[in-house]
Amino acid sequence: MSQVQTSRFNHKKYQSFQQSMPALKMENRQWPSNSITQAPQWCAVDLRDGNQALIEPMSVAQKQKMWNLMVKMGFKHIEVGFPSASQPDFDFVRWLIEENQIPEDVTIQVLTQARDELIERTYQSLAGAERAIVHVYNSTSPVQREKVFGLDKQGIIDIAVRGAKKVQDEAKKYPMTTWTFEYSPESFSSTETDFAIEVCNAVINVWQPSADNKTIINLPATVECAGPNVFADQVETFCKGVNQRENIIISIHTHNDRGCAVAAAEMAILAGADRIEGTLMGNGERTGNMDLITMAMNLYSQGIDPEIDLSIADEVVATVEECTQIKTHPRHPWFGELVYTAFSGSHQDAIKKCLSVQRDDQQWDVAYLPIDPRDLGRDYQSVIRVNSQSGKGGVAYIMETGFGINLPRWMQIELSRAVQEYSVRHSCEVDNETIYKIFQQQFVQANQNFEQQYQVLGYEVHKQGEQESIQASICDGSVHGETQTIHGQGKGVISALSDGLHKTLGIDFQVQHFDQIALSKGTNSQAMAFVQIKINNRKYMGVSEHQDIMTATINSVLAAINAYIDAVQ
Ligand SMILES: CC(=O)SCCNC(=O)CCNC(=O)[C@H](O)C(C)(C)COP(=O)(O)OP(=O)(O)OC[C@H]1O[C@@H](n2cnc3c(N)ncnc32)[C@H](O)[C@@H]1OP(=O)(O)O
Ligand SMILES: CC(C)C(=O)C(=O)O
Repeated sequence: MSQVQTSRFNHKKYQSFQQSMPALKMENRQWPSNSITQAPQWCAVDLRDGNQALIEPMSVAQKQKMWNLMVKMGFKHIEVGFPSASQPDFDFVRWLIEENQIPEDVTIQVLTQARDELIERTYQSLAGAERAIVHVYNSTSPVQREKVFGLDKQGIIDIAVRGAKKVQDEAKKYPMTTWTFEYSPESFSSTETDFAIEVCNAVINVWQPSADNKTIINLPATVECAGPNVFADQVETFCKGVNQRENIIISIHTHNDRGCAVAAAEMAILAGADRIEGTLMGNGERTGNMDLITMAMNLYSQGIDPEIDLSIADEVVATVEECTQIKTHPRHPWFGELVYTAFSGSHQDAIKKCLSVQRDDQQWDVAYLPIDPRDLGRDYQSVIRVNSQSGKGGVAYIMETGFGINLPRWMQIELSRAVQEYSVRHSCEVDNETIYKIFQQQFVQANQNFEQQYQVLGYEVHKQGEQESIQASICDGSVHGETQTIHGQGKGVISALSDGLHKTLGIDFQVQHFDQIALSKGTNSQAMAFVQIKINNRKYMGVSEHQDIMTATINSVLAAINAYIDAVQ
């Protein structure tokens, strides 16, 4: 009998979200037509959800460091732990309260399961706090009901209601504290939305929120099982169905299993949510929590005030890495080390052109750079980096911004070719100093130290109408530095020089390109001259740098001739 081979990678093992959960009937869906116009209330949960996902949870010292960063960034709600779960979490909450670490405009939040003894311990950790958010949760999805809790829907509602009552009763024991209650139907996005509404309404019925004392209902995508549009439908349906919507702050807590946590959170805002829970750089269970940095930067880049300080990007990255022991991907949205760096030629060319016309008083509009890297404390130096994928635009940008040398276009092409050859030969990125060195070695100094080399010692130029005449003393390295004097006339100095060199040295050449620039960088402002000549159908280049522009000009022509002599010898 033949056996059917089943692949280990068998998609039939899984069912679509629609098969497991009846699709919501959305008659008049609003969220696709909405737009985000302001920042949501943020709540950073690094010290709880982020922390519980670490191989080594944070020490109290690391928690203190993260706390300080989040306060500095301006977070007003910070979930600081699960104090009933472990002594370090408990101690950290005590440290915040006893050491007066909580600024007046910041409210701490703590998480607890809906279990009496855990709720009691939670309140003990908060004794003496001026204000706090007590966040209680229980799970509501079919798999949790049936397989984890072994309860029907009523059993789940009972846990939620008992927990809500306990939270309320314990709060009464600490009347000096201003309490806010938060409830999460854990696994909300995998729960039938009408049942999630039923559970939350039961909790709201216990807490009886008011305009002055709102309740936070937090809707988690505990595991992201469907697209962000499905989540937005669930949130919009929830917002329409929940009781006392006006007294409820709808909070969102997404995870990143399908890589869409930020998209889901953004769409949830479109669907009516007010508040977003997440972590810095997206640390958290499995693929992580919703990344607060990404979402806040998304707003910032659309001209919306994110209401948290994102300008200290490198400090955020360093602190998160230190406290979580997790490295930041260099291409992490917005804050990664390489996200404002272009290696490829056409990107570099476009960036260089846009930056050259971008003024500080204009709206930002630079190809390939969605924001100005300077906003995050980065500079333009790292925007363009050169390897074998790079072209003349990048090399020209580095020569201009790094060394004040504004290369003529034809020279950009020549230098870029030389740099690319170097990169291919060494299989490496070419840093700015090396690019400059290649330029110096291959074009400026290339023919300066050979014995056969010509160099100008002195000159006189006279102008009569259009005509110029030149007399120049030239040192001839090939005959032990013997001096030769050349005389020439022509339309312009180059032409006069060409005439003189032809008459004295017998060399005939046509000038293909000639450019001269003033150099602004360095101690002395110097001039640089670039020439490309053609002799017997071959091109030769000369570049010369000097205090005096005329000396630089004459020497550049001589350098090109030296290159010719070098090639034919
Ligand atoms: C999606 C989330 O991130 S939720 C937050 C998860 N974070 C954490 O769990 C981190 C901290 N947690 C812990 O350290 C531990 O779970 C503790 C200390 C809080 C509790 O530990 P334990 O008492 O040993 O129990 P454990 O966590 O295994 O709890 C499982 C029991 O609690 C019940 N339970 C789980 N969650 C809840 C809840 N939210 N409300 C009520 N009961 C719950 C389970 O049904 C189970 O009951 P059973 O013992 O009758 O089978
Ligand atoms: C407790 C809740 C908010 C949670 O962390 C989750 O569901 O992911």
